[in-house]
Amino acid sequence: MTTNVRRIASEALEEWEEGHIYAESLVDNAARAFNLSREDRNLLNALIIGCIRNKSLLDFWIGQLREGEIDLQVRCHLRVGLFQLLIMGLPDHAAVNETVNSARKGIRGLINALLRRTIREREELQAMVEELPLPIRYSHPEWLVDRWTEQYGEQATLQLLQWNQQPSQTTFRINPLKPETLERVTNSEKATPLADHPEFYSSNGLPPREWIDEGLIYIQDPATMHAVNILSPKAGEHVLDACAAPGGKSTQIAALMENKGSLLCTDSNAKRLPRLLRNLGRLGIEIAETEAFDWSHTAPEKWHNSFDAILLDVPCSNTGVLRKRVDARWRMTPESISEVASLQKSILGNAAKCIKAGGRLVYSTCSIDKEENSELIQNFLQSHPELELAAEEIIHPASHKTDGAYAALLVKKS
Ligand SMILES: C[S@@+](CC[C@H](N)C(=O)[O-])C[C@H]1O[C@@H](n2cnc3c(N)ncnc32)[C@H](O)[C@@H]1O
Repeated sequence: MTTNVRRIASEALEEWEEGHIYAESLVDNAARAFNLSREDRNLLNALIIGCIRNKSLLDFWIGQLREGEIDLQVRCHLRVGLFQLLIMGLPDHAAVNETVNSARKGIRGLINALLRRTIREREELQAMVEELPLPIRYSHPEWLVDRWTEQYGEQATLQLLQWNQQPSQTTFRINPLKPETLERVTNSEKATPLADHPEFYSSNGLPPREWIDEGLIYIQDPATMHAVNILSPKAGEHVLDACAAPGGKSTQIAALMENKGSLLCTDSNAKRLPRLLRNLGRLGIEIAETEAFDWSHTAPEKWHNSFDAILLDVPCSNTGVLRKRVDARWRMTPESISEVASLQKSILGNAAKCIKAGGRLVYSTCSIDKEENSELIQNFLQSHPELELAAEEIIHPASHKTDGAYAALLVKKS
């Protein structure tokens, strides 16, 4: 029996609605379970990610095509069908036939009728989009659009919404700790250097597996580098990466330290440590140790006043990376942002005690929300006169054409 990728996509979307699994995991799990070819996997990925990214718009169109209640199973098939016909631009024949055949017999007639009507009314349906309110047109929750408009204004919000709707490209950083990287990667046609981001490259699709396995590269966005550059770790220093897993920034820190000195990598989630260790090993990092530690608790005495430099890449709402994490916009709430901000504040308070006199700490997030960034830092500094804000950087994704990020450099007075 041939694999029907549309059926797998519709079933995955139904499962996604239960709210317990990330879109990327759905793609990975299905690709493994059905032993999908690279081509089928790419199509499945495009369908699942695209339907979640455009959920409100697809549901608006479904509402135009059929009044009244539609059960979740039918809705997921329709989302997959309409995404192909109205956004992805796949040939009508393949999109309709494969999508109709992917449904169980009892609902095929309805899906067939609505997809054929979509083809007949395609121009009208597409023309309606320009008049739609932003949260539907760009498929973001209304409260989030309002929040960004308040924080950044209408123009920046519009640019951000448009940016988040574009599929992202794969980017990676080359590992300067492996001498063979220069010849193997930077001279290869499979790697295109990113302007303005030394050491970062893009590839058409996934880069060669062996580059990853041999630690020549690490898949990450150039925005991740700002926090580490501001921290500016030096060879021979004693450095802490407090929220380290899976280790992307630890590998950047170790590279800037030229693999000299010591780097303690902690994370509260012990289950994430083996992957962190594998990544450090793969990239040839010899100065790092890992340990499970929850920074919402007071740090052990031995770490107090002991680090030259600390990176706090705290858990966050992910509002700066919604283009890549398509689930996040649908799962976050204003309350969840406040909750994570309160965790961030407690992590910062405990880690700040571990900076040496004259030492430094960079607090960083991949959020662009003020509650988790500048407001939190300003509030924190009011009750911590021993610390000074030495630099602050916010990366807005649409204007920088990278992920979003925030970093604040705090220095402890000597
Ligand atoms: C943004 S991720 C870090 C990404 C990492 N710095 C990198 O570049 O690959 C945040 C990490 O913080 C960890 N974390 C969450 N709460 C924590 C806590 N209370 N103490 C320490 N780590 C925590 C999470 O398990 C997660 O691995």
